[in-house]
Amino acid sequence: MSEDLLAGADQSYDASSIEVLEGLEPVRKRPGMYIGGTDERALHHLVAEILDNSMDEAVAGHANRIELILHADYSVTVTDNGRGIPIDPHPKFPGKSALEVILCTLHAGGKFSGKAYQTSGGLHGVGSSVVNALSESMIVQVAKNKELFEQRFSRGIPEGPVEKIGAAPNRRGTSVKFHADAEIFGSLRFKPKRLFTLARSKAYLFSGVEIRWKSEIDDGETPTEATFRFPGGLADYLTETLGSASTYSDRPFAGTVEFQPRFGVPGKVEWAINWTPSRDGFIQSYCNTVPTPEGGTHEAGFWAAILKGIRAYGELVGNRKAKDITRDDLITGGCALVSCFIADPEFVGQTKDRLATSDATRLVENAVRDHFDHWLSADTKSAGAILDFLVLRAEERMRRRQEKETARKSATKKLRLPGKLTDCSSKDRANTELFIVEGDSAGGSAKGARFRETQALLPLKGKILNVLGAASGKLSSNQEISDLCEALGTGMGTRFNLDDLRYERIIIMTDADVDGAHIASLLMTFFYTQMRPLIDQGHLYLACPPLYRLTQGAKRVYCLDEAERDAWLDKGLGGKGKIDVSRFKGLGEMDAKDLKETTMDPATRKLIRVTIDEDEPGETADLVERLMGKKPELRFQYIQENARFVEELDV
Ligand SMILES: Nc1ncnc2c1ncn2[C@@H]1O[C@H](COP(=O)(O)OP(=O)(O)OP(=O)(O)O)[C@@H](O)[C@H]1O
Ligand SMILES: [Mg+2]
Ligand SMILES: [Mg+2]
Repeated sequence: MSEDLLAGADQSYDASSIEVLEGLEPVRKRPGMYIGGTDERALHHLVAEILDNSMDEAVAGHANRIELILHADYSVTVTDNGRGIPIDPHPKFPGKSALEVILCTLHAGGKFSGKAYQTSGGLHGVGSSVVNALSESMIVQVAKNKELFEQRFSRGIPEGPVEKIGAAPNRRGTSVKFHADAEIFGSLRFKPKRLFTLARSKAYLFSGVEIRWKSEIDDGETPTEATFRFPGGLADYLTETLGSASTYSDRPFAGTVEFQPRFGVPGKVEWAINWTPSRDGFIQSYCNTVPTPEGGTHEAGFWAAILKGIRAYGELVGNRKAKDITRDDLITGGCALVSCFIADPEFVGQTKDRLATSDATRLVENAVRDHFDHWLSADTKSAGAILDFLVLRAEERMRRRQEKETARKSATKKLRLPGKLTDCSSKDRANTELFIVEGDSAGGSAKGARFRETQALLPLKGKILNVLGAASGKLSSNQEISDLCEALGTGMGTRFNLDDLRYERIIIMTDADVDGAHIASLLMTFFYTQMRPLIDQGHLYLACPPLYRLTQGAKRVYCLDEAERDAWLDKGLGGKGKIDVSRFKGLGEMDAKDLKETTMDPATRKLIRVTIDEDEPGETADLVERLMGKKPELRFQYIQENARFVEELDV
C-alpha cells in the first residue's frame, strides 16, 4: 500500500469520528444485531418478542389469556390479562414512568433478577424496546387497578407521557399495538399463516394458556379466527404435525419431568418423539417457549438420552448392531419436539436461536433417559420396530461411506447401463427423454414410435414394490429400482446427484387403467422420496395416452377423455357408417404410428409436468401418504379423479 493512501486514511480519524448512539438509535441503525436482519423472518420476529412477553406473564402464573390480532392495515395487537406493565414513576429516572423506561431504553426489564419472573423467555430487557424502535407507531395500553392507561410512540420516541384514558373495571393486563416501520422493512408485510402458526405453537408449549387468534386479512387458507388451548401439550402437537403419516409407534414417546431446582427455581422439560418412514426427521426445540431453531444444550441432552436408551435396549434384546447407531441416525430419522423451562437461560443472540445454558444438557438427559428406558421395555412391539428402523439407517450410512471409498478407488469408472434400456443416440443431455414404460408389450410399439436420437425407453416389468412402505434396504436391492437408477445415472436418496442425470425429461408412460395409475403413482412416490430435486427442477412428467379410439370407416381419432369422445360422437368423424368406440386397455393395443402421434411426438402429444406445491410441504407429504399409504381405494380414487384432467399435477 502506498504512503499517500495510508496518510489519507487517518487524516480525519479523530475523536469527532467516534459516535455514541443514544437511546434506541442503535436499533434503527443496526436492526440486524437485534432482530437478525430486516427480512421477512426478522419482521415476524417483532411479533414473537411482544407475544413472548405475554407468554412470560402466563408462564409466571399471572395471565391465562392472550389475544393476537392482525389488523387490516397490517398492524398487530397483542393483549394479555396479566399484571400489566408497571406505569408508576421509575425511581432511577425521575419524571418517567416504568412503562416509558421499558419501551424507550435498551436493557430495561423485570427479568434480570428472577424476582418478578422465574422461568421467562425474556431476559435481556431489550425485546419490547426494539420492537418500539422499529415501529412507525406503537400504542401501549395497560389496565391496572381498575384504570386504563395509554402511551403512544413513533419510531421509539414517546408522543406524550403515559396518560389515564378511562376506567377499566373488569380488565387487567397489557395490550401492545404496533405497525412495523416501512423505512426499515420496506414493503414486507406480515403473513397471516406465519402468525397463526406462531400463536398455535405457543399454545401447545404452555397448556395453561388460551390464545385467541384473529385476522382481518384473509389469505384464503388461514383461518381468520381461532382459539387455541391444548391441554395435551406436545404429544398432541406432534401427532397433529405428523398427520396421517404412518409411525413406528401408535403413540409418541412423550412426557414431562420437573427438574431439581436451579438457582432455587424449579424447571421442567416436556418432549414428544416418534419415528416414521414417510418423511425426513426434524426437531423443534424451545426454551421458556422461545423457539431455538439452532438447537443447543437442551437438544444435546435430549439426543444423548435417546441414543443411550436405544443402544441399551439393543443390548438388552441382543441386537449387536444397535451399538452402531449414531446421533445422526437418530436425528435424520426421528420427529421430535422438546420444550424446557429453566431459570436464567443463556441464549446466543437476541433472536435466541440457540440455547447455551450448559446445565440444560444434564437436566434434560437425566429427565428423559429414565422414561425412555421404561417406555421401550413397556412397549416391545414399537421398541423393536424403532430399533430395526434405526439399525437399518446406521447400516445404510455405513454402506454409503464404504461405497464412496470404493468408488474413489476405481477412478476409471465405466458407465453401466441396464440391459433392457433402449438408449437414445444423442450424446448430449439437452432435449433427451427417458420414457419409463409399463410392461414389455408397450415397449414393442414404443420402440417403433420413438425418435431414436432423443428418446430412450426403459420397460419396467410388473408392479414395482410399494416403495413408501418398504424399508430403504429393500429399495436398493429391488431389480427394477436399480435398473431405473442406472438408467438415470443419478443414484438415489442421500446419494442422489442431479448433475449426473442422463436425460432432460423423465416421462412416466403407463396404461390408462387402474393398474397403470397405480404404477405411475408408485413411481411418483419413489421420485418424491428418493430423487426429490428431479421433481423440483421440473424433470418429471406423465405421458397422456388416449383413453378412447373412435373409428368410422377408414377414419380414426383418439380421445384423451370422455369430453373429447363425446364431442367427436356429436359431430362425427366424416367417415361412413356407424362410429365404433373402443376404450383402450393398454398402450400395447396402439400401433407404433398411433402411439407416436398421440403420446410420444413432442409436436402433437400432451404431457403433464409433475410439480409440488411449495407452500404446503406438510400437505404434500400427506398426499403422498394418502396416495401411497395403506389405503389403495383412496389412492385409485384420487388418481382416477384427477390425473387425467390437470395440466400440472401437484403430487
Ligand atoms: N405483557 C407484559 N406484561 C407484564 N410485563 C411486561 C409485559 N411486557 C413487558 N413487560 C415488562 O417489560 C420488561 C421489558 O420487556 P422486554 O421485552 O423489553 O425485555 P425482556 O422481556 O425482559 O427481555 P428480552 O429482551 O429477552 O425480551 C419485561 O422484563 C417485563 O418486566
Ligand atoms: Mg421480552
Ligand atoms: Mg426494553
